[in-house]
Amino acid sequence: MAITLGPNQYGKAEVRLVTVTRTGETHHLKDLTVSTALRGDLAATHLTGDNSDVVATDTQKNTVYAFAKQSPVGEIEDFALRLGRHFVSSFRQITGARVTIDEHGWDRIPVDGHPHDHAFSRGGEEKRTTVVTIDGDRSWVVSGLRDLVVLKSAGSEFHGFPRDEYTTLAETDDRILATAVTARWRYQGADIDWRTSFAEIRRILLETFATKHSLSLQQTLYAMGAAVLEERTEVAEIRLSMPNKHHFVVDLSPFGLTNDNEVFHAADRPYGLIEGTVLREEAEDCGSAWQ
Ligand SMILES: O=c1[nH]c(=O)c2[nH]c(=O)[nH]c2[nH]1
Repeated sequence: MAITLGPNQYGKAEVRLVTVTRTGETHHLKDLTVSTALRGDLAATHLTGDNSDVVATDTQKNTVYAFAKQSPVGEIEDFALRLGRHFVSSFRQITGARVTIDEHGWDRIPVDGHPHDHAFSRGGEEKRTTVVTIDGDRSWVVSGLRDLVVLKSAGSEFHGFPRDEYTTLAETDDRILATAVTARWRYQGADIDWRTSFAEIRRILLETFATKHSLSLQQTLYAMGAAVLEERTEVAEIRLSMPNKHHFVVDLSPFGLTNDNEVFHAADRPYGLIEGTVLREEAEDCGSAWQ
C-alpha cells in the first residue's frame, strides 16, 4: 500500500495582539487574535525532517508583532492581507497563506458622562472576524461576526411540522426566538471599505432578525442572508450558523398558577442548530476561500 502526504498547512495559532495608538491624550485599542497558516511545498519536513523550507511558526508570530509596529493595524482585512501577501512573496516555497483574525471589542468607560481617554470595558462576547486566503497572486476575503446574541419575545411561531410516535413538541404561534449568530460572508471585488461594509451587514442582520415575522429559524436565517445580498453588492455569498436557544414555558400549574408566556426556562443544551448558505445564483468561482 503506497502512502503519501496529503494537503497540509502549518502556522502559529491564536497570537494575542493588543496595540495602543495615541492621538494626544486619547488612546485607541486594537485587540486581536491572529492565526497564520502557510501552504506550499513542505514535503521535505514531513517526509525526512529536513526543515530548510520551514518558516518557523515562531517567525510567523514575530512577523505579526513587527507588522503591528511598522504601520497601523487598521481594519483586520487589510492587516490579514498584508501578512498573507508578505509570507507568499517572501519565501519561494510558500505558495499560499491563510490568515485568520478575530477582533475583540472594547468600549470606553464613561466617567462623569464622558468617554475616558484610556480606560475601557470589554464590549461583550461578540467578535468581528476575517479569514484571508492567498493562493499565489489570488486572494479571497471571508469576513464575519460570531456570538451576536439576539432574542425576540414576539413575532415567532413554529407549527405545521410532521408528527410521529416520537414527537412531543407542541405547536406554537407565540414563542421566544433566540440565537447566537455566526455569520461569514465572502467578498467579491476589491477596494472595499471594510469598516462600513461590516457595520452595514451587521445592521441588516439585526434589523431583519427583529422585523421578519418568523415561522421557523430556518426562514429567519434565509431572510437575514437574502437581505444582506440584496443591499450589499460587495457580498457574493453568506453562511449563517444559528443555534436555536430554546426558551421553554415553565409549567406553573402544580402551584395553581397560569403561565401566559411570561416565565421561561432558558435551556443551554441540547439546542437546535440551524445552518445555511445564501448566495447569488451567478456566484463566481470562490477558489479556496472556504477551505
Ligand atoms: O425554528 C425551528 N426550526 C426547527 O427545525 C425546529 N425544531 C424544533 O424542535 N424547534 C424548531 N424551531
